[in-house]
Amino acid sequence: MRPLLDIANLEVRYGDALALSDVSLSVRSGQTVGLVGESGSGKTTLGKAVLGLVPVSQGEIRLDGKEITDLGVKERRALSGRIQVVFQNPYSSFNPRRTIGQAVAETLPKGTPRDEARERVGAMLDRVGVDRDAAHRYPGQFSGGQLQRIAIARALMPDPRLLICDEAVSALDLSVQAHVLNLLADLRAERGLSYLFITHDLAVVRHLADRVVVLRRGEVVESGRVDDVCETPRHPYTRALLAAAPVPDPVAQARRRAERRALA
Ligand SMILES: Nc1ncnc2c1ncn2[C@@H]1O[C@H](COP(=O)(O)OP(=O)(O)OP(=O)(O)O)[C@@H](O)[C@H]1O
Repeated sequence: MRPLLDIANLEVRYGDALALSDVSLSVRSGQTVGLVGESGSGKTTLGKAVLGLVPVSQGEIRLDGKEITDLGVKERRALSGRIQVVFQNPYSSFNPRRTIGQAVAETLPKGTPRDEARERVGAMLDRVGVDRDAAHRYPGQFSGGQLQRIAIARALMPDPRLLICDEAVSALDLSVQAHVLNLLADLRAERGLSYLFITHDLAVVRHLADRVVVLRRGEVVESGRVDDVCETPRHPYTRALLAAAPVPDPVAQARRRAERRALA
């Protein structure tokens, strides 16, 4: 089966500095691939290259078999229905002066009738567990966790195939993180979505991803099924990452906390 996203021998430079070198990875339909590495390893740069936000100096990016490496602005816009992104800081990814309703409707096709837009925004807010009334309020009136749910709603409006989550739960408290991860897992099952899940946190990857790609200084040092890589890491860098993040699965941890509360 042809991968949904196929990245081959990617190289990205910032001036003379090599940010990504010979990076290859693929994401199949319905699959979640975790991209992990320390700060500065090139994770965000890879996400940006897929979104066309940084120029690629070598290599290819294909979506559904079609090369998208050097698309023009117009073709890129047409693609936005198929790839969407959720960033780490929801407060900076919303315009504080636009209502949540306006923000979520932003990704709907132009010319969508008003009533239909209102209904679709409401239904999507319902789906991510946010009250429909939120549509009339402003980003500053929400907690980080609620706003991240709203960011997910906005990203899902055009019914994308691939969602790039760039440290999407990293800024949230552990228990909120667990709820958002569960929501993402449910949405994937419902919609057959694929995720490229960018994070420094192996515990998060372990919970959600099928495969993991470990990036170090712009190069892939290890990749494979998430259980294999976490249980028998081959590369010393992966072992160091695992040793530095002995944090248990955030979802399991939240469940245990709830059980303790119920017993208390
Ligand atoms: N706009 C830019 N101009 C110059 N260098 C950049 C730019 N953006 C990133 N870099 C450099 O490219 C390398 C990879 O950065 P990138 O942000 O992709 O890493 P990252 O793994 O996502 O790190 P973090 O988790 O801290 O965001 C780093 O050395 C960084 O300093």
